[in-house]
Amino acid sequence: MSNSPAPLRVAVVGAGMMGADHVSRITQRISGAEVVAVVDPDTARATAAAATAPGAKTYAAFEDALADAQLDAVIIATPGFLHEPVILPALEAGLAILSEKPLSETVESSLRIIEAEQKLDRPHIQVGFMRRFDKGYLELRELVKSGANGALLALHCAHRNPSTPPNYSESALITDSVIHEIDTVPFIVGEPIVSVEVKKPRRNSLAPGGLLDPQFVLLETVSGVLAIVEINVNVQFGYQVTTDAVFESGVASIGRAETIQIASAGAIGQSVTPSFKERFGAAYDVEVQRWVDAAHKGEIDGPSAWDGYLASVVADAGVLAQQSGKKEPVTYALEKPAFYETTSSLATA
Ligand SMILES: NC(=O)C1=CN([C@@H]2O[C@H](COP(=O)(O)OP(=O)(O)OC[C@H]3O[C@@H](n4cnc5c(N)ncnc54)[C@H](O)[C@@H]3O)[C@@H](O)[C@H]2O)C=CC1
Ligand SMILES: O=C1[C@@H](O)[C@H](O)[C@@H](O)[C@H](O)[C@H]1O
Repeated sequence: MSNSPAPLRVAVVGAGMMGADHVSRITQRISGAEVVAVVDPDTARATAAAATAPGAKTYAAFEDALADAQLDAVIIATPGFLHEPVILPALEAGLAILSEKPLSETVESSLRIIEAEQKLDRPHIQVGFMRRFDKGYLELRELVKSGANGALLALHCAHRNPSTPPNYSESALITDSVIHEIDTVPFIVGEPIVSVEVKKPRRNSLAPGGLLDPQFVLLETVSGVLAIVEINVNVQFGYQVTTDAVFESGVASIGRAETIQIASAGAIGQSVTPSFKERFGAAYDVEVQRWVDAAHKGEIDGPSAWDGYLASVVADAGVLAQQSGKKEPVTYALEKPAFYETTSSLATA
């Protein structure tokens, strides 16, 4: 007789690019969970994603799945501004929650979420900042902590996407894309961001709808570490996310060598991943496996809603900096509640 617990009964809400990817991840690549519900008002998408998960039923609204499917957990992969309407009823139902990033697109909404969560006995929400599970980011974080190369002085981050969807706005550069660096910079440096500034170089004429792309976002931390983020989301050639860390006595680079490098016929070449699904595929798998394992114990094991709230405060200042052209201070209205103290090795220091 097996001692393993019954699989976690998961609903995936939002069956677009990320939601469908999570359905196949749970069904094919990780253990301890099963997708029993796929929710999307777009019936074709819900049906296509559910077809990859034997036994999963489709629903047009999360409330219908909640009433019908005996859920233990939910993965939320709707657009960011639609996370809160799923998170709040999921909290009320006491489900384990993995919300895709961002936790929410406004500080006000993030505050409502953390207030609702603190009415429970313990954190239920993990936020999908998957870079915290990526080998390169973890190695870099350890290098910074070790002090082996002296103090960290600066980070050069490149965040390049092949192209943007039609509804992608200038603020989305910050709230949807740079939100990853907004999360990983404090994670690597070990201290919060205190200011944001945005510089806009010459525009890429291939960016749709007049989008001012690329932009350079300067994130400054408490001790003066400066992270310079090139957000550049219409590069055409592929998906590339790199970080070069400048220390007092050394430089470390991550994200540059994902694949084999071949020298042949007078040239050296290496392929570029087409999208985040390949670049961070292993990180998503570890993220979801650790979330499932923790949910079986009534815990989370990764970035919390508190981390999501902190990121939304910085993103707010970033959107303001896009408009003002000035360095904008980041002011966190709240102290970290004891409720969010955690033993997860992937939590912010
Ligand atoms: N961690 C990462 O690297 C990535 C995270 N994301 C995040 O994943 C989330 C989803 O992004 P994508 O999959 O790219 O978007 P998408 O646009 O491909 O899919 C969103 C889906 O949500 C559905 N939807 C809309 N309202 C709904 C509702 N009330 N209930 C259920 N479904 C609803 C839409 O019909 C659509 O199928 C976003 O939060 C995004 O920021 C997206 C890409 C990568
Ligand atoms: O989260 C993601 C997308 O939503 C976002 O639009 C991309 O810029 C990021 O690289 C990807 O990781």
